[in-house]
Amino acid sequence: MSFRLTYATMYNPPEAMHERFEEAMKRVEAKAGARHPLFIDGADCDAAQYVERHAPFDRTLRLGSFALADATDAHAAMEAARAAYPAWRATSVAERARLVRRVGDLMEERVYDIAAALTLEVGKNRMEALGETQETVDFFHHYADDFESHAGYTNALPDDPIDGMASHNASVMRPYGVWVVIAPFNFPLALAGGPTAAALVTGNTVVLKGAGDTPWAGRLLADCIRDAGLPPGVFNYVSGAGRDVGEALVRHPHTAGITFTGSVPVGRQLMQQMTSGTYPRPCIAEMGGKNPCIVTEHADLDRAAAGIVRSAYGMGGQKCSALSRLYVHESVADALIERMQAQIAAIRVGDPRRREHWLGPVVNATAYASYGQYAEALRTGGAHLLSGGARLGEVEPTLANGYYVEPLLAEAPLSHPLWQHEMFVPILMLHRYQDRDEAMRLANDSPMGLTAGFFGSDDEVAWFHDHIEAGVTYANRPQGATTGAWPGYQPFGGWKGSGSTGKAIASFYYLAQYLREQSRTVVE
Ligand SMILES: NC(=O)c1ccc[n+]([C@@H]2O[C@H](COP(=O)([O-])OP(=O)(O)OC[C@H]3O[C@@H](n4cnc5c(N)ncnc54)[C@H](O)[C@@H]3O)[C@@H](O)[C@H]2O)c1
Ligand SMILES: N[C@@H](CCC=O)C(=O)O
Repeated sequence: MSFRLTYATMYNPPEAMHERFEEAMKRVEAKAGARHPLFIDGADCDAAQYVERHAPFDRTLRLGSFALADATDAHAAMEAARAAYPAWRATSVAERARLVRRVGDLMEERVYDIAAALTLEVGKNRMEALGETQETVDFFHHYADDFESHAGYTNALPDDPIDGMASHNASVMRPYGVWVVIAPFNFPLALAGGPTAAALVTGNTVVLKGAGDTPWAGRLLADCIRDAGLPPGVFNYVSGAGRDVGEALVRHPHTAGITFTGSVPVGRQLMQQMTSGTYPRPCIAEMGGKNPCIVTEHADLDRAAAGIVRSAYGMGGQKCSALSRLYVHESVADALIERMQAQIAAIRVGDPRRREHWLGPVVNATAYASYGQYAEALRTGGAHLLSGGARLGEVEPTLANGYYVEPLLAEAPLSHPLWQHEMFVPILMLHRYQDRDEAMRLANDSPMGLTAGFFGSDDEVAWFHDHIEAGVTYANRPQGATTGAWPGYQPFGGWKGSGSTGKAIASFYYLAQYLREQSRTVVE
């Protein structure tokens, strides 16, 4: 297949991709109900407790029985990772890169089956699920290539200018030790696999914790790592609640560094924990978004409507990059709204296993309840609901078993508190502006700064780039106004409260964060 899948190309895949996904779905569903243990020190590891999990699109569909790790399991995983660290650190860069690439190769061979499992577990549609799996493959390849291209970040420096003695200098980057990776539910494979690949190739060993709603994805990643032949203990997988196993990992004395991807409150808490203690330890925290898009009177409105609808409602708004605030010039607002309403009406919501359903459910009962509360808060807070607002499980009997909701578009007063709150469900708020500097001020009026979109004339793009406070920006992009970054094409990281480092995922500067510099001077 010459087609290359990315989030920007997933809207028109070849027929063969659908056929292979459907075959894989049959295979994976036939195995649903299995028991999924933890993976510690190169072996399956039972936990004291297991939890039964069901599909978010059909609560009667049992996915399997998944191990719930506790503090004892967390400790076992940390011990295994600590014991494996000296030999892994001493393994050559070429061998580490070979093994990391091999994980990507194996995952690519399994891309359809893993994507089918993601659809079942998270409720994302097939193209989102295939996209996430292929993105994870690309992370493994990208970081292996990147680390080798930097020659492991070892740099010879000039000898000191001393007469009568040779004083040789070098800068060497060395791993930290045991790296804890904590992943969110919405990209449970890519945002587990990406940081894992980075930590491993740079010579750290890893303990991964998956999110409570998505233990299957992490286990599928663990299978690829096991089958690629990484030595026991180099990678370990536990899943369970943040408050139990997550905190046990963060507090553990062997924890040398963390990559956390998730919400702002949890990320801020972990950053504080990592700076306290005997000495500060690195914490890469990729956090939430409240992402804006500005549409000027010069925009191509068809393009804008396509990009806005994709980014506001794709995956039910459950992307950190999702568009949630729209600022439209008053002279084109009605025309844009009309186009968006037509596109929203065409969205088919339902069982995400089926090709015709672009939108599946939200992830769980909490998100489903939150959607209802936000819709009500918009209604009572003076907003005008232009599309959507219903929980479909309550009004459509065929959808009663899933957490299905309508894409919601609301024109809301600027005083409404939801302009400042990451909702993580398919809700987009709209405001008509008169002056583009006012629109920019509003777009930047958020403590977060992850992604931002713009639709306007070519002449206005430089103004947008100069003023917008966001780490990932898109201008005039119908494939997604604020979503859809891909490793090697769009480095992905937040400004302000959205990210702790100012360095983006899969950027030129990413891997160096998993290393600490040692300056070496040797006098002959
Ligand atoms: N910036 C990014 O790249 C990015 C990407 C994806 C998701 N996100 C953000 O993630 C959030 C959605 O994901 P979520 O609901 O899974 O987030 P969350 O913060 O609830 O949980 C994220 C992870 O942290 C764990 N956790 C929770 N409390 C913990 C604690 N006290 N100690 C240790 N671990 C703990 C959870 O179990 C989970 O594995 C949104 O805010 C979204 O914007 C950000
Ligand atoms: N990388 C994804 C978002 C990941 C966060 O949830 C995007 O660019 O849309």
